[in-house]
Amino acid sequence: MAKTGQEQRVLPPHEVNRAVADLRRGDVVLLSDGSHAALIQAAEAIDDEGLARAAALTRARPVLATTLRRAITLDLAPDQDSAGRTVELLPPADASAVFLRELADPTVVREVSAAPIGVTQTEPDSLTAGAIELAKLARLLPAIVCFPIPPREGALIARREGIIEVGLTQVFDHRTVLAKTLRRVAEASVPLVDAEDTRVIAFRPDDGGTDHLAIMIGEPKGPAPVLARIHSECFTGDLLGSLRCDCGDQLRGAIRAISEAGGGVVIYLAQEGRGIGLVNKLRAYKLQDTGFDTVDANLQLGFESDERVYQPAAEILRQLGFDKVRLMTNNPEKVKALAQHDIEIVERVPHVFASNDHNRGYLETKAKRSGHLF
Ligand SMILES: Nc1nc2c(ncn2[C@@H]2O[C@H](COP(=O)(O)OP(=O)(O)OP(=O)(O)O)[C@@H](O)[C@H]2O)c(=O)[nH]1
Ligand SMILES: [Zn+2]
Repeated sequence: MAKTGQEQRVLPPHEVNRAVADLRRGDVVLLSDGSHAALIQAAEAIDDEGLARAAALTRARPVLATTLRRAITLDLAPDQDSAGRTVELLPPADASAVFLRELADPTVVREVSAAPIGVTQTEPDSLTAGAIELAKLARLLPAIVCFPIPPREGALIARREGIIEVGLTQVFDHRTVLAKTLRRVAEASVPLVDAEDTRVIAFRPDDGGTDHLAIMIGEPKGPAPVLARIHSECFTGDLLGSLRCDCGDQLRGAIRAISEAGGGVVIYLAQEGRGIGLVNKLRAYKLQDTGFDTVDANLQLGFESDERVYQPAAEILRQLGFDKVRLMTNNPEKVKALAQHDIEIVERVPHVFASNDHNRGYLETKAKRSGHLF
């Protein structure tokens, strides 16, 4: 479970997507870099039977891969800059599935245990870091139970037991490679109450993973700068009209404003909850109800305050013929991130809506801690 070596075996290209599905189901996956390997399972989905099976297959003692941020939250490491850093926790030898789940999930009450837990910081190219990247791709809590095993033995067991094997390099490259494979798979006219002349265009990566959408209003044409909103999916705000955030207002407000301006595009990105997924966002809401703000709730779960990436948005804009945008946002990080992917932001168009009693604190936190401009 330490450094990487050369990837020696050529693995099929889409194993990451299959590994993600297996982890979400609570199944075992083999993660390997040619020199090191481990059978891994999602901590939040593990049960004692699964734990016993992996222990029997590997004859190893499990370690828990998680983020340094989560270790700090558990008082297992001093407070420090933790962005992107991972650790290995060594739980007691007889740790149960419930014990491991409680280490992973701050929304469940932890059994009081005096058992010592060892902590080792791990390298950015380690299997531990790869396991955490897989957890994030799976929209699971960043906590993975790992059973080290020699790579060759691991490969034999995987073949015999029908376990998916995934390479470390594949995992680290996954987001970038996938964004480049996005292609238009369907489109249709969808007249909207605030913008009758609207088409919805669906983009899919070639591993069959999550689709992103472009909502084209009117007939904007590049190379002139396009009025654009990059909107991250928010089931609760966009669909249910939740008052906890400003997403619903921002989505409908963008559609209205773009229509009134004569045309433009909303890129609707499947990165719910600032990239942590809906289930984790609900966990973050539960923590917020106990007093944490929107940033600290993410950190408690072991995530960064914002886990989004903007390469898919840039790729979709380019495929639609736009490389210059007038971007409707209050978030300077979005402007920076899009520029890093070679989209020119000729103007930031403020996109502010009235607050309510439920989202006032959330918006204040975004201004104070995330640098949003209101
Ligand atoms: N993790 C987490 N995500 C949240 C919370 N409230 C809203 N979100 C998510 O935040 C995202 C909304 O962000 P956006 O409106 O796209 O962008 P922004 O960073 O607020 O910046 P703007 O462009 O100014 O709106 C959606 O994916 C929501 O699901 C929260 O409390 N915790
Ligand atoms: Zn929202």
